[in-house]
Amino acid sequence: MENMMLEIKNIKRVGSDTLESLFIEDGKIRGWNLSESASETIDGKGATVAPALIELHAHLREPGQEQKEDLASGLAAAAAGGYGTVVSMPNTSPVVDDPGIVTSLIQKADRLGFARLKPAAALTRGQKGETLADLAALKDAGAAMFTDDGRTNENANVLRRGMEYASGLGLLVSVHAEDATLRQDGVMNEGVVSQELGLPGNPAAAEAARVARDVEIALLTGARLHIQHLSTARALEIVRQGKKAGAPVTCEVCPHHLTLTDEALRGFDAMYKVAPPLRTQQDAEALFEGLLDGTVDCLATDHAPHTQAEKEKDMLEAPFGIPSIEVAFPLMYTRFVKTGKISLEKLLDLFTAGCARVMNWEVPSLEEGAVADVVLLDLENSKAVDPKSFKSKARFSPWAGDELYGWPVLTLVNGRVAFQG
Ligand SMILES: NC(=O)N[C@@H](CC(=O)O)C(=O)O
Ligand SMILES: [Zn+2]
Ligand SMILES: [Zn+2]
Repeated sequence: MENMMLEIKNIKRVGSDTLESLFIEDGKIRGWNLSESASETIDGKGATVAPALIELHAHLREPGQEQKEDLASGLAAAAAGGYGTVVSMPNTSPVVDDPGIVTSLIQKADRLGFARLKPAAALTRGQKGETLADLAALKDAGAAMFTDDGRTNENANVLRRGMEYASGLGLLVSVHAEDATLRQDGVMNEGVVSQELGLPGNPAAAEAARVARDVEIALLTGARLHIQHLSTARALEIVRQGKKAGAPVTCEVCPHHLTLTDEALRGFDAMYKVAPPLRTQQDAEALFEGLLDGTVDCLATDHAPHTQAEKEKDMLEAPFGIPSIEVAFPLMYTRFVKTGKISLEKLLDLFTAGCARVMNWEVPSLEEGAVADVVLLDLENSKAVDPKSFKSKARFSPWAGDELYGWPVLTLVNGRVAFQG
């Protein structure tokens, strides 16, 4: 039989300057610096190697909103962003509340050969927040988690029962934690800037109040709860206290909430309109502290593509969402590792092992026998963000033109090339 050994040569492990060779066979890591001969060799040209990134929160829009994104464009974009695994959100059209949709998404993604897809399914039928979906059947079809993201869970008892049911199945519930009755029709953070601009504000308290309620439900039930796209200092503090009290909660933070503030809205550009909204500098700094002290478990992008025409509408009309899956790692690396605020090891943990721990998945590694989900990162050369070159259909970006380091140059999924830059 033909020897299908892949060698990736001239690569560096994190924290080392030595050029080494990684050998991959049958989708698994075979070992380092072996004397065996490979059937295929890729020259890593001094790039740094890490386990492929894991995305717990992306909107891929299939089925039904393929004008914004589809599996092919979204998973190709993810692979270009260095991701080997993506959890897709179920707020599609129809909503992913039916096992048949989960199955067909997974089958389609497998055929594409980009990042691996782990679909999230809706917690409630039609994401209406009233009746639980058939969580057991959804899990059997391959659902990775349950969430009504895109909507908020207004009925606390429905959330409680859903968390209990999901916990019995060994899966977590993930929540978009904002109190809809406090959020009202706010299109940006409520504060000095919203007042100056005369735009309806969404107060930090909408998030903090909902996070407090949901942490209590986690304490009550002992069921795993994951809080999505945390954006405020107050909500983060509530999670910190909840964890101390033993609540089985985890949380994610998004690159846009760490690198942008409500000041960005001064140009009335709805590209910056996102839910939860961009907050204050103080909030962004508190979230960053949360990354350092472990209150924040992982980074997730909440990649939320819309058409350019939709995002060019005015602040009141445009849909919420910022696409970022292709720039998340370079953005975080350049802003926070290059400036010495966080170590590369810690940042990578937040993009990989931290996500796996949230999901109770095997922690990714580059040791013999591990699944060969691998990314090569160019930490030496910078490149400007060029949305026209995005694989995502959302070819615009708040970071367009920014010179960033840390671009992925190769992503392997199950030992196969999913992206090569
Ligand atoms: N985050 C957003 O602003 N938008 C998301 C929905 C969501 O994540 O709640 C979307 O689906 O576009
Ligand atoms: Zn959300
Ligand atoms: Zn989302």
